[in-house]
Amino acid sequence: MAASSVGSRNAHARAVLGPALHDRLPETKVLLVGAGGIGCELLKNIVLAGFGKITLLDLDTIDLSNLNRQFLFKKKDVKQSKALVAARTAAAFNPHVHIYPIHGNIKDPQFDSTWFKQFDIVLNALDNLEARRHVNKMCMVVGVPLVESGTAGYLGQVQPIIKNRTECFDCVPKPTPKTFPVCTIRSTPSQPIHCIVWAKSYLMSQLFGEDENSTGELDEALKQGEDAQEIATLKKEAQAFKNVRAALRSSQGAGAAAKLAFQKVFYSDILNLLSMEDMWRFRDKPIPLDFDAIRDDTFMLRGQVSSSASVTAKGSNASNGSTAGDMHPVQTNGVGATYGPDGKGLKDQRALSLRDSWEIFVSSTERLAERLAKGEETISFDKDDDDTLDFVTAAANLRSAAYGIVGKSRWEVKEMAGNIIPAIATTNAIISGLIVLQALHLLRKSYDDLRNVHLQFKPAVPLSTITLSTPNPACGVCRDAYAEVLCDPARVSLAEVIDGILGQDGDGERRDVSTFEDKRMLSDPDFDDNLGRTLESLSVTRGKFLSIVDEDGDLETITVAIGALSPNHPVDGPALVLPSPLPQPAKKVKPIPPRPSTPPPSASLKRPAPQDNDITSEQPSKRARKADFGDNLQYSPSKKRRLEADGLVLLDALNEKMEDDVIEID
Ligand SMILES: Nc1ncnc2c1ncn2[C@@H]1O[C@H](COP(=O)(O)OP(=O)(O)OP(=O)(O)O)[C@@H](O)[C@H]1O
Ligand SMILES: [Zn+2]
Repeated sequence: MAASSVGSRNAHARAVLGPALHDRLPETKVLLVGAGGIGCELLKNIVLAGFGKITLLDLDTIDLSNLNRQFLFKKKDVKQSKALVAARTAAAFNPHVHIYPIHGNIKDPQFDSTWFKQFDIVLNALDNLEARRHVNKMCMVVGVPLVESGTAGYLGQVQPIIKNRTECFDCVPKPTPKTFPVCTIRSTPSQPIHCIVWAKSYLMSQLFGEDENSTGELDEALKQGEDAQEIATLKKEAQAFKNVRAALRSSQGAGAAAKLAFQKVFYSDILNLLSMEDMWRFRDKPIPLDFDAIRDDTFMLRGQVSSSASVTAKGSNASNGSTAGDMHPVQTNGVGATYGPDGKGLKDQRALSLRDSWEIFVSSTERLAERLAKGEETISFDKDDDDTLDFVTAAANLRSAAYGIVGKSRWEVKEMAGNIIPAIATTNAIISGLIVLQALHLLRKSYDDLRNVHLQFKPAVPLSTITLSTPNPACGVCRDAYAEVLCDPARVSLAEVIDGILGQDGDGERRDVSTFEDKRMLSDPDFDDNLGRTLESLSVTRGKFLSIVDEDGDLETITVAIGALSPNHPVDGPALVLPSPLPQPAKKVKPIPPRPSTPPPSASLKRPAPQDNDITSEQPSKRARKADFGDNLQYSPSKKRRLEADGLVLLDALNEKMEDDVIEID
């Protein structure tokens, strides 16, 4: 009886796939990375298709906003692990499959190359470049086929990837993010987005992010001969922020801290800027905002009192017919601001007056301070976190008001700060179906049938297929020679790994190489301080990659995946197990401009998350290194990195030369 019900359940799939492939599916081991919009659809598809051994991994928990399209989740599941709930729901669709859910980050050390090797195929259903790149690289190390995918609104894309046969995910460079010069963000904003970025990436982290000992960095810079007066100004600024941070974390009440923060950034800082006369010769001067006067509704901003001074674009409240001037004061309820007298309607889309923004600023700062008091150490922007969204909306609008820039509604700020393109369930469903088709071609090894498939916004031709291209000979990822090293990082030095992989004994002449972990340079022919250090002390541990770059540029890079020694490895055995044979890097091909056979993925991949903007696909050059650790005094190195992680390329001054591929927004 069981057998016949299995038979009838699978009859269609068997007829479509053919018995040979169909019979293999129950034993096929699939890794599905991501249980979000695409992941949920895809899990349902592969469970129903009869893939028998599915490992489902996701780092996140379910958010209320996921429920409209991630249909394996219900309201009662909110805050639970996506992987666990999705697996539990989908398991019921087909009793013959085994789903192994993992609540974790695919970049965690235990998911090293040895772990990846167990799979027959990997399916990505991710939303950020960093994780996609990591999985792509792991698949290059172990030679497991990958189906990459993404959606953005009505657009979608599926890309099958086989090492040495097709383009890898990194063969085509991803578009550069929109960038803003630092000074635009810092002192001369001219568009709402500049103020939103300032509030989200700068102010939020100054007040609620990690405490950076920037005075230490400044002292160091002074020692290195930097301009003493500039350092003194920056120190004063750092100290002012320190005072606000301390007030936010003190028991004196967050109201006082909100005022202190307001006065620093919307009053004192603007006054300071105004004192630099030259800055305003060709631009409109900003207006310092007065905390008490706005509260008392006596503040005049460009001829209007604060309760009528609209900071939000007129058209943006067209739906409710009100104007900024007749807005009711904002009520805050401790969860998020409600707008209007009855909280009805599209509250997030209503126009905000200067006074409204003032109130939201105070109330959200108080709510965030309360969270710090309850033990949260740092708080960063999350579009689904009402407190942070309120704070960024209010702070951005206050700054816009000071600079005479039109403000934005909470909804618009959410879209702009969260880089959100609405997710469309149907797009995810179509793409998930196409992923399965490409996965089946891969499993059948019918490589000639593989296609890059694009879902496009053309009603007459919604799908376009592109024959796969061979790897880009200049790709900085899939053209590397890959090797796996199993070791105990606490007992193995960097030099031992380099010499071992290059097949050199420690006494002989070493081929001139530089080594990197990600973008961190660990050694080069003129810098050997780290060679004697253990991998562990250099944080080159399980799951990470060590790149050995030929200094003369003649040979391809060797990328070494660091794995753990097997549990059966004898305790007194060697601490380093090298691959056999050793990797033989090919001669390097002169870089040619990448062919645009595959449209740049992030144009069609799901909402570019902040870290989606890390586009470097070459080995980090010395120039890049200098940029990383350079003497950038406008921003401390750590702050600079954080802003860069948010997709912003920071320039110290307008006249600093931009890379050719940087788009300047101004
Ligand atoms: N490094 C990673 N390891 C494991 N899972 C990841 C990693 N990076 C992203 N993910 C997961 O990939 C999934 C992508 O799904 P999706 O694009 O639908 O995002 P979402 O967060 O569910 O929705 P939205 O971004 O619209 O709120 C998410 O569930 C996310 O947790
Ligand atoms: Zn490649």
